[in-house]
Amino acid sequence: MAQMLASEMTMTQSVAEKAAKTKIEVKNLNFYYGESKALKNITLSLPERSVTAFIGPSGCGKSTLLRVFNRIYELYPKQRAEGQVLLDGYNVLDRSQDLNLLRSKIGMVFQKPTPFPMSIYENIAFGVRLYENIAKSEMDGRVEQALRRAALWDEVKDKLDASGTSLSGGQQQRLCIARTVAVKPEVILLDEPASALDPLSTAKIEELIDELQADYTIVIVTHNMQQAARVSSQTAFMYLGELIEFDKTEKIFTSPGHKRTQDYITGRFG
Ligand SMILES: Nc1ncnc2c1ncn2[C@@H]1O[C@H](COP(=O)(O)OP(=O)(O)OP(=O)(O)O)[C@@H](O)[C@H]1O
Repeated sequence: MAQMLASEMTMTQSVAEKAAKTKIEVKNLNFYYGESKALKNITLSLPERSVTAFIGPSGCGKSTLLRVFNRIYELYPKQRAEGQVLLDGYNVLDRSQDLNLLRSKIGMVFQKPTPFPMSIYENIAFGVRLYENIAKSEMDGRVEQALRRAALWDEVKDKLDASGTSLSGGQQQRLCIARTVAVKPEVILLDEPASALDPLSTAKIEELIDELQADYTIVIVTHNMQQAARVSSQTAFMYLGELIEFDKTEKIFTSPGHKRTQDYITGRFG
């Protein structure tokens, strides 16, 4: 009996440790668009397998911070980051980082659904083929699994050959989430994923986010404070390129430590 209790305690301990493990650690991060500094000395740690929300008024740097994590900003000239972004302890800003590998580990879903102009099936298979060479039967399984994970399978299973662009906006966004999940990332970045959707589709995306956090570390940028409060465990409040406050979501929304956070969440500015 005593032995069982001891092993149970170890299990509980390891569950707690797992929950608290840092997945992404940002250290002294600065970001520039040409001469203009958009992120000022950001430091924060994102725990594994949970949802972190970035909130703050328009132009405060939420999307910029998100775009540093998978170095997508490098697709554009004159944008650069300084500092460290450690993914499992390894600095993704390091020159030696393999960008294909990084982007397979850190997937991204944008505000506007962006299905490829190809079939629903191919929307998912295309991304998988960039990273893996698998047989058709295995690919069929992967496509089904990803669509199920994104709560879209039942709606599209009889029309996998139809164009991805023929789906509704909400379905297209779930297709984009399926496409991201299919390459088996570790982190999913969501840049205002529901802002272009109706309330019902938004609720579906939020449900999905809630389910996905069991397997993935999720970071969401949102203007919608109710959404941040509903879906996230940690919230970062940013203002003019600075991280003003980062804490448990409940704390940020019930007793923030800074006046500016308080003013923002109570709608005094934004
Ligand atoms: N491509 C760009 N070139 C130059 N400056 C940019 C560019 N993109 C963003 N910025 C600037 O960087 C700052 C942060 O922008 P960012 O888009 O990260 O803010 P945000 O908090 O995500 O805003 P929003 O909520 O409106 O999307 C802003 O001052 C913005 O004008």
